[in-house]
Amino acid sequence: MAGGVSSHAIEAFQSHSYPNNFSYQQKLKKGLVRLVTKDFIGGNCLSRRDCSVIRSSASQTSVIDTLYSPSRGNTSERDTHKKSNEAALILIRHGESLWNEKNLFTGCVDVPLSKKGINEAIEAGKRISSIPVDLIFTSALIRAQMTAMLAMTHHRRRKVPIIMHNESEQAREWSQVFSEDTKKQSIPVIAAWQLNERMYGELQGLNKQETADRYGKEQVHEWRRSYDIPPPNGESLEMCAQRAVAYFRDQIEPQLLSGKNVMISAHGNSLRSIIMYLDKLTSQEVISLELSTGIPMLYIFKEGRFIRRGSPVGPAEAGVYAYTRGLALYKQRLDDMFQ
Ligand SMILES: O=C(O)[C@H](O)COP(=O)(O)O
Repeated sequence: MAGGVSSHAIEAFQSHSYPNNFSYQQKLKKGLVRLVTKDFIGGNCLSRRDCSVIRSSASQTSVIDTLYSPSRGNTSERDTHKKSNEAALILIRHGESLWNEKNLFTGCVDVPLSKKGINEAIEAGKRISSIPVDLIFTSALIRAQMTAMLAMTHHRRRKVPIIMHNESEQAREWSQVFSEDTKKQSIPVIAAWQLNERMYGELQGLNKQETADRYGKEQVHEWRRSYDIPPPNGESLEMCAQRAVAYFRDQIEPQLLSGKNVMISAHGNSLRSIIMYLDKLTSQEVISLELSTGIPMLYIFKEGRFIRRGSPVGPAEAGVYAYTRGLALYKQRLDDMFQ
C-alpha cells in the first residue's frame, strides 16, 4: 500500500479527473470520488462519518504550510528566541536499536528501538526540554522517528509533533488539520530518506565482531569510519554525505535561516557526515568522530555560521549546554508559562 493508503482508495481517487480547486466535500457531492470506507489511511479506518464531515476548502492549508509560515501569533507567542536572529539546531542519533543491542550492522534495515533505546530517547527529551523546537526532521527509518517522538513527550512547550504525509495529493488532503489553534500547538515532522543511515551493503545483518574476526579489525574499522572507502556494495561516508549534507543544505538550512529552531533525529553516519560539514572537519579528522546513541548535540546557527554549544559527554552530565542569551530567555518564558 502506497503511503498507507489502500490501492482501492487510490483507485477511487485516481479514476476521476476533477478540478484541483474542488474541495474534498465538493468532490464527494459531485460524485467525483467514491466514499472511501473501510479503507485505511495511515492505519486509521476512515469511516463514512469521517468522510462526510471532512470540510476541506481552498482557504484551509495543510499543517505544514501554516506551521511553516511565520507565526501569526501575538508578541507573547512570537518566540523571544527568534528576535535575536539565531536559531537552535539539535542533532540526535537515535537511541539504541534492537540490532545495536545484538551488535549487528544495521544500515538501511528498518529496525525499532530496544528498551534501552526507548529510555535513551526519553532521557534525551529531558535534556532538550527547554530548547525551542519549531520543526523536526527525521530519516525514513523507524528508530529515528521513534527517538524524535519519544524525546518530544518530555518537551516543556508541550507542542504535538505531527508526521507530515506529503507522499501524494490524497495523503496531503486527508491529513489536513482544520483548526488554527491546533496547528499553532503542533510541530511538523518531515521524514526524509536522504537522512537515512548509510547503506552498509553486504554487511547489513552481520555481527560486527564476527565480521572483524573474518576480515580483520583494521579492515572493518576502515569500512566503518573512513571517509571514502565503502563496505562491500555499500555506501562510503562520502556517498552518504552526498545525499545527507545536500538535503541539509537544500531543505534544513533555509529553515534555520528563517529563524526556525530545528531538531534532526537521524543516524550515526548520516549525522557524522552532517557534523563534518558543520564543524568543517577534514576526511582525516572525521575518522575519529563517534556519536553515542540518544545524546543530543546543540548548535546555534547565527549569521550563516554554526557554533557548537556543547552536548553532555556522558549520562553523568545531564543536559550541560552553553545556553545563549536567546535560549536562556526562551527557558525563562517556559518557566513563566508552566510554573
Ligand atoms: O548501521 C549501523 O550498524 C549503526 O547504526 C552504525 O554502525 P557503525 O557504528 O558501525 O557505523
